[in-house]
Amino acid sequence: MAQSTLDSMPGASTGTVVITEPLNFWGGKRVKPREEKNAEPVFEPATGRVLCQMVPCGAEEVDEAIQSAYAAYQKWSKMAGMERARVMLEAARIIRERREKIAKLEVINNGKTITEALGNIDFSWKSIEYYAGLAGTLAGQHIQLPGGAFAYSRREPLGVCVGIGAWNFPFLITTLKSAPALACGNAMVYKPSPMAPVTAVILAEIYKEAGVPDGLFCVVQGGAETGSLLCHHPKVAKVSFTGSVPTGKKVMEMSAKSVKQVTLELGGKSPLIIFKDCELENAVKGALMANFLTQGQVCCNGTRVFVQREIMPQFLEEVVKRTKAIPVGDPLLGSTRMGPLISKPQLEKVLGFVSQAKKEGARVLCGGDPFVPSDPKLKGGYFMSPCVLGTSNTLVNGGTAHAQSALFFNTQSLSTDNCRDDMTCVKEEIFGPVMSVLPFDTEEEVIQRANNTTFGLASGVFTRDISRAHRVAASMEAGTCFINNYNINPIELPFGGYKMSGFGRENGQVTIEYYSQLKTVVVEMGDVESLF
Ligand SMILES: NC(=O)c1ccc[n+]([C@@H]2O[C@H](COP(=O)([O-])OP(=O)(O)OC[C@H]3O[C@@H](n4cnc5c(N)ncnc54)[C@H](O)[C@@H]3O)[C@@H](O)[C@H]2O)c1
Ligand SMILES: O=CCc1c[nH]cn1
Repeated sequence: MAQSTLDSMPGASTGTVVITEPLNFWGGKRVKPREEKNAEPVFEPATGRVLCQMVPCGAEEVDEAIQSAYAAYQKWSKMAGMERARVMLEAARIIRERREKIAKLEVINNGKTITEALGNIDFSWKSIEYYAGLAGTLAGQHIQLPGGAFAYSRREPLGVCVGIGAWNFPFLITTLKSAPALACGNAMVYKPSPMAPVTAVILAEIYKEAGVPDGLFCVVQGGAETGSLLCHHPKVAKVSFTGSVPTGKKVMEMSAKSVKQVTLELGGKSPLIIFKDCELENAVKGALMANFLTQGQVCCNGTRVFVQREIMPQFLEEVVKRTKAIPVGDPLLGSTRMGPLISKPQLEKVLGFVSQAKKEGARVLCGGDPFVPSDPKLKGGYFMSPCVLGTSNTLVNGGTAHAQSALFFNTQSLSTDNCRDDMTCVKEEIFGPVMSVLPFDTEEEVIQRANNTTFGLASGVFTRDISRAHRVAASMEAGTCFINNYNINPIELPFGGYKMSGFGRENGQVTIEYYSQLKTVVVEMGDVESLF
């Protein structure tokens, strides 16, 4: 079945693919949905055409998937780590072999460019290789006790884990959750976003082909209702969630009812701080990488770009010039650097943020408009021009952001064309190609302003001053700080949030802790000394 969807990929171009195969997978095979009447259309973002139908799973289907995962878990968890590793390495090999086809399908469903999608698929097989490598290393401790007694700890799996994913990295999020889960001996039931449902099932088929027991990795389709059924199911031991803060809170609340473990990978509004002693060319490139990958729909993006006032004019000139030059268009073309947003409502929401920013006094330095590519087949796509919101104002020197905004409101002679910390576009996660640029004067001031948010996913700093770089990194209330670059997230590095950006980690060795538990076994070698 994987073959039929993937085999049509080499010749496929934007606007030509229709998927009719079932998108659920459990018991080792694709499963037809029971209630076709609840089908929801899934759109190809580049054209606005219907790509397939997503039919949400109901309670019986969710239960079937979980029971099939539990049965597989009984077998998989008894295998040695090295045996699991061998199967996982085969899955990684198959993904590598089919990378172009999977990437193409991802582009058609998600709208990200083929260049980025290929990078995402490579990240995916590397994540499976990485956790395969750790599977054989899982171990406990041996602890000597008095009188020859001893104890040991066993690192054991949790059981059936649920993964719930967002639409911005559909295949990658599926592997980032399943690879550590499977390495530790768990089974996983995964629910992709209803907007990007087509590639998770490809991974399920690849795991099966590689040799996992039937049911070990299942896919159930659906939205909030199906997600809620998964979070409430008594046989589920853990929920790993990627998505927005409001949904993350609900997932946590539902999981708490049966004391399930939870990992929450949530949203962000990350600061990128650019000091005047930076290497400007790199800082500009860093700001673009921090804002425009996957059409700006990246959780850890550095969307609040703080620039030290002295270099603001040069920074803006360069960043705007390069943003205007980003080729927007058919995401399947190798020359395209920005594709469409995921959906019409998302496009409207992002454009709404730009309008609101203008109303609140920000200046649109470029972009921020709907974009209609010249290719007629893309007329119905969800494109917009990448946007920089900034300041034309370099008159105000010194003082804190609050002092500055007070000046803007009270002094007629000063321009109000500026981004301020209190604007909606600066406070809220936009999740689109919109960069907000803000001036600052001192290190102390910018640290305070950068941390003045309920989010805490990532942060970045550009400076040539090594002490300052590490001082700023230590001060950031965020799960990651990039020094002199941005959005470098290889599989070896733990990734996750501070504050309302979530808790728990994905990637890195530490994630083993989030998919396993320790059992302590105490062994008496002598007689029992009883007080009774
Ligand atoms: N921190 C990270 O690693 C990371 C990565 C990617 C995206 N994100 C965040 O995800 C958001 C965008 O993704 P989105 O729009 O798909 O998020 P979302 O919260 O709307 O949906 C995420 C997933 O949760 C499911 N869901 C919705 N309601 C649910 C409920 N009541 N119970 C259980 N599941 C439910 C959805 O169907 C989807 O699969 C952004 O905020 C972004 O920052 C975070
Ligand atoms: O949108 C979030 C992207 C990401 C990178 N690493 C883990 N998630």
